[in-house]
Amino acid sequence: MAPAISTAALSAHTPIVISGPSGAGKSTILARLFADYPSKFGFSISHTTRAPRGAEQDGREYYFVTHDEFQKLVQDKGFVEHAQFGGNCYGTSVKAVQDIAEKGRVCILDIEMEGVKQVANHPTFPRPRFLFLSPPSMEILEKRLRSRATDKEEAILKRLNQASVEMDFANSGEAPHDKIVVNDDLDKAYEEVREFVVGNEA
Ligand SMILES: Nc1ncnc2c1ncn2[C@@H]1O[C@H](COP(=O)(O)OP(=O)(O)OP(=O)(O)O)[C@@H](O)[C@H]1O
Repeated sequence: MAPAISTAALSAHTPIVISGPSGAGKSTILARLFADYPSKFGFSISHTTRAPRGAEQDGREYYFVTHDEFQKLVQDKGFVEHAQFGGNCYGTSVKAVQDIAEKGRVCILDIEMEGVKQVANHPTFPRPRFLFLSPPSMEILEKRLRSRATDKEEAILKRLNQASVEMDFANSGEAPHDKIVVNDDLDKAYEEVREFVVGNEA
């Protein structure tokens, strides 16, 4: 059975989905937003079928569940989005997003393209607001990925390939984005994101 959704909190604190190619600047801009508004936002806790590592605790870093428990939630439409990486399943539950709204915070979902499609097509979850962060060009994206220096050549090429798929989707007219911000000048892009996310609030 699909989880009961309490729409009151979710509509008072509408979640924001931020997506965009790897290297577009999502982490950079979100870090700035959280520093400027330390108590306005929250991140939902995801479910995973992978085993806890080190000091990770159930309900803190993740909800650690079995494959069966995960599948049951999938069937019940209990996830706003879910995916598989490296043999493990990961998902954002409806309840985890709702928990953030019930704390009076706006849930920020930083998710990739397939997840965006799932959230937009969920049968019962109220529509969040969708923001797409775009690099100014593929050439500049490549430069930024290289100067970030966190990835090996093969990973950079993979990210660039995926970036062009994401850009095509964003420009396709099928994407749910309410706003596309081009991250050319960081201060300007931040201001546009800030305005979309918090409006004219001080
Ligand atoms: N406007 C900008 N001008 C120049 N460099 C930028 C700008 N915005 C971000 N960067 C740099 O680009 C790199 C990629 O940014 P960031 O790591 O925030 O991307 P991301 O979208 O969060 O990527 P991922 O999805 O892989 O986590 C970083 O080194 C960051 O400092």
